[in-house]
Amino acid sequence: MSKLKIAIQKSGRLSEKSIKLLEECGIKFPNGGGKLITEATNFPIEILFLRDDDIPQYVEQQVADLGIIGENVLVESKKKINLVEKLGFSSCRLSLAVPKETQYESLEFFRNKRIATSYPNILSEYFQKLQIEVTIEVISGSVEIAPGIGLADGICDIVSSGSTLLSNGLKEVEKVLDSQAVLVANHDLEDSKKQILEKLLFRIQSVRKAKENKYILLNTPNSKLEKIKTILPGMNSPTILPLAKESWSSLHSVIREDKFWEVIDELKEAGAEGILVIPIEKMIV
Ligand SMILES: Nc1ncnc2c1ncn2[C@@H]1O[C@H](COP(=O)(O)OP(=O)(O)OP(=O)(O)O)[C@@H](O)[C@H]1O
Ligand SMILES: O=P(O)(O)OC[C@H]1O[C@H](OP(=O)(O)OP(=O)(O)O)[C@H](O)[C@@H]1O
Ligand SMILES: [Mg+2]
Repeated sequence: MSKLKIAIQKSGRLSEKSIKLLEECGIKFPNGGGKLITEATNFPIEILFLRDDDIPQYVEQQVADLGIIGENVLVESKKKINLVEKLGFSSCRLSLAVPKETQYESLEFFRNKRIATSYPNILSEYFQKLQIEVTIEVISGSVEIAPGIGLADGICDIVSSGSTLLSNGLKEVEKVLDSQAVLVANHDLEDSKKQILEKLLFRIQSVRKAKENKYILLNTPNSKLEKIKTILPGMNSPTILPLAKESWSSLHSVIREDKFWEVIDELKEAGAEGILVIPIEKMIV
């Protein structure tokens, strides 16, 4: 039986979360001892540990069938591979930044300026569209140092909290690209591999849905049930169980985590008591 080969980052920002995602999908594999390839014991998959920048090329060449990379690396690579699923972790943005004392008004600032980046393809396309001529200085890391050492007038690099920019005396002035970890695949997977990918995707989506939702339990007088049901639209309809306390019920439902804080006050006002919110491990819908 064929196995699906998935390439993940060996060490770096994506490694731990990529491994965790596979584990949450119930996939067991030996990991450690510096091995760069390992086989899952309970799922037809092999895991390759690589530098993230190399993954698009390997997926295009079918050295690996799948990969987990940042969208920024996918776009920069210009490889012909499919974006199969956004994974919702390692969110960041690719932004332009300049020394904090710079008077910055618009993108015109960058005309004929030097910009240091590890993302020359994304950046040159960005400025080409704007018809602004710039000089791109390609460096592979520690980009934030470039203006300070006289290498460039500005930079284009990954920003998340903004603390690296701040500690290097820079300010973010334009966002070029939003990014998060994505699952990518070769264009031309054979049918047996497509079937394994479908199974893996189903598991990934169940894990993600579970994270986005919470199980909620609350007690309410029966007279308030209808009102509370309208505040809390469940997956289908909520489960309602009678309580030992007369004319009271316990209501169980599923709620999106981001909606929960919006409705909590409404629930209390409507008469809900003893509200419990519990994480869901897997969610199959
Ligand atoms: N500060 C951050 N917050 C969130 N996500 C980030 C951050 N920095 C980078 N990322 C994301 O994680 C990916 C990997 O980042 P990392 O810094 O580990 O890459 P790298 O140094 O190129 O690693 P490698 O040694 O494998 O080439 C980036 O391409 C980006 O998508
Ligand atoms: O906005 P912040 O939260 O400060 O994050 C941004 C920094 O994170 C990344 O580097 P990383 O720390 O991964 O080191 P690297 O340059 O060695 O990849 C990125 O290249 C930025 O420098
Ligand atoms: Mg890299």
